[in-house]
Amino acid sequence: MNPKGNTRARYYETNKPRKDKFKGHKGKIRKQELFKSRLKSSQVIDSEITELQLRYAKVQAKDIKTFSDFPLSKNTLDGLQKAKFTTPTEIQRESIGLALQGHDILGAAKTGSGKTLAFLIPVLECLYRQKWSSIDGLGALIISPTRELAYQTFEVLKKIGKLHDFSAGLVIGGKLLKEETARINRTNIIICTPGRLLQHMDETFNFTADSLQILVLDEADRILDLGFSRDMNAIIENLPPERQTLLFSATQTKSVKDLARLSLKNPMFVSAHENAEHSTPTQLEQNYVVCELHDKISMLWSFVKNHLKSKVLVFLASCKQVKFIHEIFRRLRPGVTVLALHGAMNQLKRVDTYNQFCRKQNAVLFATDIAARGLDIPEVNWVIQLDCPENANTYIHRAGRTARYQKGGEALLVLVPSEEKGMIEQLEAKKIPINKIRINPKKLWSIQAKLESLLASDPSLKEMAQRAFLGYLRSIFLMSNKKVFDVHQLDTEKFSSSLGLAIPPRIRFLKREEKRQAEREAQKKASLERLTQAAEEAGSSLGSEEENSSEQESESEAEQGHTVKHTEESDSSESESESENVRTSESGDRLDFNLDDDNDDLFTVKRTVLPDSESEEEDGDKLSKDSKEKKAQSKYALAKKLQKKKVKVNTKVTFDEEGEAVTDVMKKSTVDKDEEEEEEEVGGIDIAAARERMLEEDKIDKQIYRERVKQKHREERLKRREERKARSKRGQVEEVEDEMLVQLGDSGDEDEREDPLSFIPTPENSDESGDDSEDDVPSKKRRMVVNSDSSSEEEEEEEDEEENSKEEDEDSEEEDEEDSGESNEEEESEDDMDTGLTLQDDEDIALRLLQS
Ligand SMILES: Nc1ncnc2c1ncn2[C@@H]1O[C@H](COP(=O)(O)OP(=O)(O)OP(=O)(O)O)[C@@H](O)[C@H]1O
Repeated sequence: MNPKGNTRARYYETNKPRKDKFKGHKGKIRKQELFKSRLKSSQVIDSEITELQLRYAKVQAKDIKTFSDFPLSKNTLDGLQKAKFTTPTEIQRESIGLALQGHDILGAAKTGSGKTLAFLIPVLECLYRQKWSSIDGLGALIISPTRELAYQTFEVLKKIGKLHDFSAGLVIGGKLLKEETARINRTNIIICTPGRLLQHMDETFNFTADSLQILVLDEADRILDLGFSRDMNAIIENLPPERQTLLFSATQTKSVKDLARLSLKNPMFVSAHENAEHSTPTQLEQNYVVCELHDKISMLWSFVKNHLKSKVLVFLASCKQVKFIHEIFRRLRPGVTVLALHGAMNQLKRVDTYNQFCRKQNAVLFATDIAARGLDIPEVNWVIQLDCPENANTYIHRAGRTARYQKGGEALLVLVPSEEKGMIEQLEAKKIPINKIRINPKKLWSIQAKLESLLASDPSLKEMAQRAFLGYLRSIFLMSNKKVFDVHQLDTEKFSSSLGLAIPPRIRFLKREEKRQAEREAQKKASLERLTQAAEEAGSSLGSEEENSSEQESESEAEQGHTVKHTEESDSSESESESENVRTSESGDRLDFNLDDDNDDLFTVKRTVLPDSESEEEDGDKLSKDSKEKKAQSKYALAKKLQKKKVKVNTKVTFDEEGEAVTDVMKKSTVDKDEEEEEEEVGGIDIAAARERMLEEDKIDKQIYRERVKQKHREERLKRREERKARSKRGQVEEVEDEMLVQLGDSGDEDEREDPLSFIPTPENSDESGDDSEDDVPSKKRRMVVNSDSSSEEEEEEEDEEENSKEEDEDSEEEDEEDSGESNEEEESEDDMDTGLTLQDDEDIALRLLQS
């Protein structure tokens, strides 16, 4: 590893002018001086690191008043100071010391409380104390659930890390993989989204995370939830287990299963606001209104018209709604800028919208939940959740886009009548203080007539409205918590009219889904019946014993049924244990534009959720579900019994193409599963199950293949690294090349040099990333790796590699000549051959030699 720090930056600052001065005897002396000073600076850094490390053990959160009370490197402290961060927040005070000591951390603190610095500072320090350099590759990985959040974190890192010499990269998709590929394996800190990172792990030939020191999961509960689980499992497999792991979120996961996946080592749970009365920021004012679905759009319009001097963030359930509502608001011109942010937008537009909204003082941004977590948009006055959030956690994150870091803000939740009971219970259980307010209908400004005429004159708008209509219903249908989200409770005709549609679109997907569900049930039932039949045939000899056993089974079924129910309950009431000290909702009077306490009944609930009837319905559902489950359990248990009685139902032996029995360990689980499934198939061929099995097999085959390829790549990489290290020990040439990599962010220009982290393109400048005209060095370095992802075929890769290494050698020579005065000088002094002849004679001889 190379010595790091400012000294090197200073060296490069004056590197070019010195080039000419290294000639002759004086030049040699200068060069020696330079080496000495570098050696000295390396010693200074070493002693700084030793001194910092000695202080780690003594860090006490209660003693920390300012950032300089932490044992932090000068580079980090200066970076923080320049970014105007002087006093740490509570979560920073509590967690930074522990992270410096090397603990794995589960950090939880309210939204807007400064969790980003709580993990970025330890990341910088971790690499600094290890004197990390570009030759060491990837040292820190920060994973975010959305591109916007990754981008934002990257910006903060650039600010506070500008005095460090690490390279940092934003790997978030939305641009050509090749652009990133060329640089990724020289990046020390990667901030990424899971999908894109995995794509690099799979497809980028020379990308490795083998030497990773620290892993951060921002919004950890989201990253670890089902939506990302496949990607995350694959990513974690590629990370070395010996690393530090930091998990942060306002709604931290404590799921043992999640944490086990990350192989945390004695993690410290740091919860800055665990004993706080509320789980949302104290300066956040929270209200909710109950509003019919068909009144929502008019309500929103009225709200916006009444808040033209505010910055408002509106959350909607689907991309299609965001598109439609943004479009109609844009056309109707409420008198304030309206923007839209959703996942179906292209990356540049997404970043542009995000930046625009950040800059604006008054604007309305319609967004899906991609804007729900982590975004630190300055001065948002209102967060309107026009569509109900999936659960209380999503509510907390959405509402947390306002009232950040000591600032105030207001959040308004809009619920349709059928959502009120279930949602408010969840919020109360999560210690969220929310008041019910009522809307003054006199102040509601209906835009239905305008929408009708707009839609009539523009078929594309009509299409958008239809999509928005279906998008909303689909999102409700897909919600797992049916207590809150019941698509059948919605008046779809009125909803459709409220969007300006003359005829409600046909809701085919509902019927289709219901039909599919019924088919699945029927299939399940049929295969169970076959199983029973087979079991009965095979077990006829068991006689009366069976009766006894079935009695026992029904007991165990009852137990199992109980367990299932219990699990369901505990799932749905994840937060119920936290329900003490809940502030009950009271009717409030905050919403200044349209509140009217006297008119309580004007927005009456259309179909109040009647707890009795609801529970009856639910119980009914549950009963039929339970009975099905009982039946299933019973037959399964019966089959098990047969096994116990040593009635061998089926044995499957799988053979490979050479006729050998398959003993592959990785396949064992499927084979086992196959066996189980075979048992179920006794009565005939189950096509669906067979297809599933094939898919499963296919997946495993692919995985094995991927593993093999990866293993091969890993070995090759290791080999190359060893070679490189050996070479760098041997001579100065390689050392200069490595140092040049660090110089990538340092063009010699003072401003650019100040920001060595920014050499990886941000989405804004990604298009310019290929433009290296100002600096020859990066273009050469890029050329060295650019071929690495040009082919997926292994043979081609090997060829590429050979070419690369040749090119690399040539390039490094070129660079030595052009850009490194120091090594150039050295090369010259070592290789200059004094023939004792005049220059003219030397040239003649050379010419003759060439001609011969
Ligand atoms: N020590 C500090 N001093 C001053 N401002 C700070 C400090 N730490 C963080 N901030 C500011 O507080 C705001 C919120 O910080 P940050 O985005 O890290 O919050 P968070 O806890 O990650 O929020 P969320 O849970 O929503 O992701 C930012 O604008 C940040 O600049």
